[in-house]
Amino acid sequence: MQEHYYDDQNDEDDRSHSSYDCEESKDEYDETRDDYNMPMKPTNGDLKQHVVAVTIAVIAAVTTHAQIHGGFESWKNQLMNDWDALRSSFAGKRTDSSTRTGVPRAAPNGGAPHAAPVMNAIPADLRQKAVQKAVQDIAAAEDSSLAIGHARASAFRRTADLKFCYTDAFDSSQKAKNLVDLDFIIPLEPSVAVLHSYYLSDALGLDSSFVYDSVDTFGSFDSDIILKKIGAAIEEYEGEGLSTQRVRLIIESYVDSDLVDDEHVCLLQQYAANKRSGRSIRGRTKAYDQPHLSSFYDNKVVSTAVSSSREASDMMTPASLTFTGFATKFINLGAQPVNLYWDGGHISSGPKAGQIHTALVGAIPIMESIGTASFPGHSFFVTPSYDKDHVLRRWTVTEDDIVLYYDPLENLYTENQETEIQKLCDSGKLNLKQKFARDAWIVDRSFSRDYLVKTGRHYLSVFPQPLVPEVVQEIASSSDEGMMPMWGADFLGQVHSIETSELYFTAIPNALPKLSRDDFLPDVEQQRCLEMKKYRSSQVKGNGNISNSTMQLDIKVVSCAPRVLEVKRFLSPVEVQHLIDLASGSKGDVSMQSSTVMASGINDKKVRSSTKQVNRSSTGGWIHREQDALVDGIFRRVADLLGVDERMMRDQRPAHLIGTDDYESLPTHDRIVEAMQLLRYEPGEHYSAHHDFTYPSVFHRYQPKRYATVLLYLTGEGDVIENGIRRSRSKKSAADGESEDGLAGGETTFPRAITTEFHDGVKVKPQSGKAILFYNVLPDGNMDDLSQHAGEKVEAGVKYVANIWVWDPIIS
Ligand SMILES: O=C(O)CCC(=O)C(=O)O
Ligand SMILES: [Fe+2]
Repeated sequence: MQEHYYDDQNDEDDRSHSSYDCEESKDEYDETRDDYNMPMKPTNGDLKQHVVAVTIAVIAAVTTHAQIHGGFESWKNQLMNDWDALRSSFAGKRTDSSTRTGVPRAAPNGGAPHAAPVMNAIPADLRQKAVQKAVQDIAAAEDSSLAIGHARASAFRRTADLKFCYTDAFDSSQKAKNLVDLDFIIPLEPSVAVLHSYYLSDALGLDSSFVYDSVDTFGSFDSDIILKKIGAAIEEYEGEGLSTQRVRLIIESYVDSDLVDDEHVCLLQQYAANKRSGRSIRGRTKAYDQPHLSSFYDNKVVSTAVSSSREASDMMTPASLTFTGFATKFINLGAQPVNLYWDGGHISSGPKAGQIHTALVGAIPIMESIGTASFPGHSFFVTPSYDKDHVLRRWTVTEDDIVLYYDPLENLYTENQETEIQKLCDSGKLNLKQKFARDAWIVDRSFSRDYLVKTGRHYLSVFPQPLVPEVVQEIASSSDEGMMPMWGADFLGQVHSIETSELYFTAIPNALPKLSRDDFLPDVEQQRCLEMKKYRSSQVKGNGNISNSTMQLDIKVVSCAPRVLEVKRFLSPVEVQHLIDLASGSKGDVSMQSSTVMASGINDKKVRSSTKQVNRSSTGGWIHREQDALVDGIFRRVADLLGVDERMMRDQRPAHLIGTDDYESLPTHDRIVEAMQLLRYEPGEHYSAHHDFTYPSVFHRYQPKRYATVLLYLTGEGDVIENGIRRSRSKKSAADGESEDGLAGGETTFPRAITTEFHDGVKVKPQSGKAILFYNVLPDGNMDDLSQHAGEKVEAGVKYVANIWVWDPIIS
């Protein structure tokens, strides 16, 4: 077993690292002090490196995160004061072996008899202030409502639902139904280092992957230091164990005490306890336990009563499905980028008969992943990106094996793998960040085994993920903190009702100018609402005089697994026509182009267009919320439908303002919605079964996902488009059996939906103004493989739909 983590520094660094806790001399302290005012650059001396790196980390953390400038001097002074205070306070104590101050004593094997001082890195009030200031800055001073997303992103904690203490069960904070305890066992190495970094990121509220990045940049501000400190403390207290208090104090030298998570402490305590024996780490989280099919048909079943009714319901069996596809995920654990190809077998006829048909799925960068929907028996292979003829690894996928790793070291024992990785790092073929990512995958892979055993599902996210709460009935109040909520789907036909103040547009406003950033300032917004009032109504065919200020929408469950809900009359005919006008170009700027699919990492038109023909043959265009007040109203209604705050759904960089003075370069990381994607299918066009989710980069702290899809149907079965105007099939012509060439086909199918009767899954018929909402993730943060869906072939007429994809916790 390796003694140290991430020892990718040169030997000299390494040596100084191991002596970190016990051998700093008085001189070094002084030197450090001198260096303190020097330019911020890591130096060779440990202590210096530590102090400087932590200082840089602290400052960079807050500046990166908060985008503030200034305040640096006061921080530096504060830190120096702390430093001085700590030095003097430890001066008399450090040789006193009877005093357990929480600071590890000198190691028995000699060296200067003093330990590294505890440094209170960021005083809580300062951090608080910095965050506030950042939020203010981002809000452009006068508009605090624009800042909400940022505050929410700051509150994000990837480690929120992990337990390592075992002191209490999870029950009190049950966030959604059908969650069960999942105990997992993961290898001590590298799990502790990886999870420790996640905890640090969360504690510091660092944006993006700062802690992971810092492994590269600052060398010492990573798991290494703390783990080594603990390692040294273990040596010192051999046999005595390492108290919670002591571990906590060690972490507190990096993170303000308020921010230290108890579970983080317990994780490191487990490390301390098990390091010698090499025993694994034990933890607990929550997993989604898909209720038994019978509960889908039992509208009396609520919540956890499911298990008690299980016996009686064992009779019910799911209809076997004709569709056999599933998601696949390919991970590149090697030190070079690879291309992933699908091997379509021999071409049976035509001029290319006998040749192997291959299609490029995408490029996989080092330590990244890509996915595609696949079928059993499909064959894939990877090659180096520069040599497509050199096959490195080949797989034939089955439903039992959908997460596939390309690991050139897979046949080596763990220790030998570590040696090889070390060599790759030493020779510059792998950087520390990539090494970290490899470790992150190893942890993920280990967790996913326990997840599979417990749930029967493959783990398609990257462990850990915070839980997704269920929508509470107060609109827009549930998403202020934590992950975005999901509607429950306890049984088929279950109805949730919401009140929304986003009434239907029943007439087109006289003027519909584009909205700019300032139009979202609260008073401007209020003014717009007032102006729009006369065009809106709580009834689809009403007029603006109707006095109701809200209207009710019923959200009906049409599939429990996957979770699909339907809202009839979500849009008014006027709204539908407005979107069609935008799509057909009669209102200008939405340019419709051939729809493409994600071909990860590939910027090759040929690949995209060939993929298009095979899988997705519609045309599409994007409509931004800032298009006009009507579209804005639709986005607000969608926010109410989802139970999230509409302010999270703004595109804070309206596309039409790019290049103008109004184009504010606000951070986009507080945004959760994409522009609306309008699709137009002509007869014969379709979209094959796919997932809307993609796999976020392993380096991304927030692990953003397209968690929900809202699909708006503009044309319905039988509808005709004449001169750009939608007309529903008249009752008369329908009764006469007259053919009007109206829309036929084009259902949205969920071919894997679990029911007792439908072998083809659940089909949703296009109906003008109807919306469906489905979730691409499960309450435990895993991707929902069952969310796979297709746009069936349009037989006749024109199908118009609009996709609204909503991300959690932020847009990528
Ligand atoms: O057209 C449909 O019914 C589905 C479209 C879809 O799934 C998509 O565009 O992602
Ligand atoms: Fe889709």
